[in-house]
Amino acid sequence: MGVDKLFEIKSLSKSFIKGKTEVSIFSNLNMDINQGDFLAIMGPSGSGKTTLLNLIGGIDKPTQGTVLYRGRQYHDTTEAELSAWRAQHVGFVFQSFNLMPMLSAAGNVELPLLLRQLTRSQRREKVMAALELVGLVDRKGHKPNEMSGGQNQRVAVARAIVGDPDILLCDEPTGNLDRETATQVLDILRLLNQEFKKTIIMVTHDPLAAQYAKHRVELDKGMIVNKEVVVAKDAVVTQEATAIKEDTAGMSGELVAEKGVVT
Ligand SMILES: Nc1ncnc2c1ncn2[C@@H]1O[C@H](COP(=O)(O)OP(=O)(O)OP(=O)(O)O)[C@@H](O)[C@H]1O
Repeated sequence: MGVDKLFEIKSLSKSFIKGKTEVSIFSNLNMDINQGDFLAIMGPSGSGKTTLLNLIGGIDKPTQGTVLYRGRQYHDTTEAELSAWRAQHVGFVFQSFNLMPMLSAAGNVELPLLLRQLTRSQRREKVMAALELVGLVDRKGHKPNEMSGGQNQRVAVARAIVGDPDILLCDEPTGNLDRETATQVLDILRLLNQEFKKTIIMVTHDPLAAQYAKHRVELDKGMIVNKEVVVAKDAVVTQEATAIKEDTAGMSGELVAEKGVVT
């Protein structure tokens, strides 16, 4: 089966200037991310995970090297074009939810739609569909301080998907949640990946979250030190899946995991 490369990260270098010194975060990083993947980026604190996510999401620009989206260089444009690309293709989910405290759940989910040419009723329809997907229609009028952490993160997921992006970038989405609510959020991410075909790239320290991914990469000191295909705990592993697991070098294998069965 053919595999579509969504992102190609080529010879990527990123450094920051601190005082008079240039601090290198990565140098010469190479990686492909396939359409439909659920990728977990792991590694110690300070290894550059969030920086990599921000580069992929067009929040930050490479110092050197390129990131291609469907074969196209997208960083080398104006801020306005980059921001239009982000609005169309990317939804972000953060550890600390980043909801507007004075707005209701529905008001928060509606925010990305305000930049689009939609009528009020079209916006409302999309907001309700997104809230329904995360199971929070009955909380639509609640403000963030009237909801639990898990509910707030589900609102944040609804806000990330309301514009129907093809990519979800999640930075420690379960970092502020207990096991039970983390599982609810991760189940929604899995549904978005498997049923709605969203490509998900998730930075995480959480071993539970990493189990939901199809692939894991581990960063350390600006380098990819490990790549693996995740085989679900209760999966039936066929020879093909085992072969893919062994072929971790190029992240080129495609693994279709549905309902915990790897085929
Ligand atoms: N804007 C910036 N200016 C200067 N240094 C930065 C900037 N952003 C990140 N860094 C530095 O880059 C390094 C990598 O940061 P990053 O947040 O990507 O790491 P991380 O792996 O996500 O860490 P954590 O797991 O703690 O969130 C850190 O040493 C950080 O201090």
